[in-house]
Amino acid sequence: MFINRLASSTRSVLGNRFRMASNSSVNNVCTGNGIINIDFLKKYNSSAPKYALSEESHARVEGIVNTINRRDVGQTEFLDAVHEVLDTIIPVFAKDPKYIEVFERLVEPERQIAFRVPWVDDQGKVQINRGFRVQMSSALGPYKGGLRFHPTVNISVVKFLAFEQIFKNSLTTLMMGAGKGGSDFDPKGKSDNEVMRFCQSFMTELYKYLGPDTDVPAGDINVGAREIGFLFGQYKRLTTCFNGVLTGKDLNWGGSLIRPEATGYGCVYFAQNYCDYRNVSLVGKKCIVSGSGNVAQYTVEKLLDLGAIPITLSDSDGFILEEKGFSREDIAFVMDLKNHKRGRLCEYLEYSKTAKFFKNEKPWGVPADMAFPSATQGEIDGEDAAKLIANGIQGVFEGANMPSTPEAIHAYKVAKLMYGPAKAANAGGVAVSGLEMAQNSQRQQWSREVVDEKLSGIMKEIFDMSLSSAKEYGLGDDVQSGANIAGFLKVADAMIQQGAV
Ligand SMILES: NC(=O)C1=CN([C@@H]2O[C@H](COP(=O)(O)OP(=O)(O)OC[C@H]3O[C@@H](n4cnc5c(N)ncnc54)[C@H](OP(=O)(O)O)[C@@H]3O)[C@@H](O)[C@H]2O)C=CC1
Ligand SMILES: O=C(O)CCC(=O)C(=O)O
Repeated sequence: MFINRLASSTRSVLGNRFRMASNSSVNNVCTGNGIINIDFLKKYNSSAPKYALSEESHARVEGIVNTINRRDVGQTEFLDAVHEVLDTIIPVFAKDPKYIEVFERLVEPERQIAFRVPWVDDQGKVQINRGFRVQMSSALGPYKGGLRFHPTVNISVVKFLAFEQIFKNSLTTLMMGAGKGGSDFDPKGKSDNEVMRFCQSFMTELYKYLGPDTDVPAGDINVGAREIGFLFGQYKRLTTCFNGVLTGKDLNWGGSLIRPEATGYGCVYFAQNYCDYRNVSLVGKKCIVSGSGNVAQYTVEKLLDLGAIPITLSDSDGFILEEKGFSREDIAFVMDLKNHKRGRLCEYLEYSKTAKFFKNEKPWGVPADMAFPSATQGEIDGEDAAKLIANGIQGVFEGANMPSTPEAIHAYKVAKLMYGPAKAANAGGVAVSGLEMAQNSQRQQWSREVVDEKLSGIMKEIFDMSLSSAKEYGLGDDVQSGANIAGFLKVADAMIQQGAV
């Protein structure tokens, strides 16, 4: 297989880059000194000569890589995300070198905003956080992508997420550009009033850059219905405009049915399409799900609808194993615990007599048929992937953004697993955000059935497009490469048509 993710010479570099944070095996933000190693190009010369670059193209790609490594030094997550895409779209450059220049533009955000977020805590003390919005690409429409509030948020994390959004939003078939934002604010342990004051301060700076035809944020980690409400209230107060400037709104004031469910449902729809293609049934399949937030909850719900058996959930303290499989009542308990009581997952043990909790552990060693990583980036490394494969896993479908390290992806490919990469498999969330924007423009609200049918149609289209692009480039059923190629070509052609902007 010519898409051999990592030339051996790069493996040692990457191995160092994915050390886990100490103490908690679940608190797995990538660390290290990221660098894109140009050696990955060599594999094309040896195993796929038809995609070997000409000397001139090779020099240009090397030049781009050197510039990114120099300009974005230390931005590990961003460099990883660029590397992952670059590694899979070389065949496009080999076929038509005009796309190399477009890629060079695409890795430089159109605009990056960083700002101070002062807010007053319940003790009357002023707290300072840092806010970000990276407006990555407007080639296909207004900037679109979520906001993340988490202590690990920095420019590298926001840029990697904004970069992923380019390809993902392109795949949805809707007219959306790409952006992402957030703050290192940690809502854990904060009162509702503190969260409100933080959101108001955050929006007081950010609103200048937003608009329903300019930039439309939504939720991501730790930004859900509560935060979107506070952010929208402040936007309205500052602008006197009631419009679709945010998605993920409450149903009573412009939200879309199925938006909360969309990422999890969409990921399972994607898995179902892949299973159909491989003639595999999801019925009775044991599924490991990580995370216990928005994406994880609705992944479990849809797995139950389709007759699968979800057996794990996790948070940053560890994972729960419910050997018999979660029932609908069990998941209703988890939703109430996480979304309303804002509790910790280990409290599930007070409810279930059968569950076990594994403190500071990840669920990837549990024997199962399918895995749905739905917590955060870098949560499955090479060792985790080896455990999954040794236990006979058949498919990995990414609800989270970039949850698998390059070593893990390489292992999936060698084992010929069904691999649903994040940009394709979790695109259902932003797709229904796009549908929310359409409903807002029409001043209408569509029924649950209409939105769900559109979501499932979009997920099928994403799978079909990814597969057909892979086949067109002679990559078999390498859906990861196919998704990157299809997502890239649509944006790249738009950029060429719109001139050097
Ligand atoms: N919401 C959406 O529509 C979309 C989300 N995604 C991606 O899905 C993933 C989950 O997002 P979402 O469900 O919305 O977020 P939530 O905040 O609702 O839930 C996040 C879950 O992941 C866990 N988690 C977060 N950070 C870490 C960490 N460093 N280590 C271990 N566990 C962690 C949280 O545990 P704890 O409570 O302990 O922090 C929590 O269980 C993210 O990668 C996000 O970018 C992708 C597409 C759309
Ligand atoms: O719904 C949106 O606009 C963004 C969702 C998101 O942040 C993501 O796809 O990662």
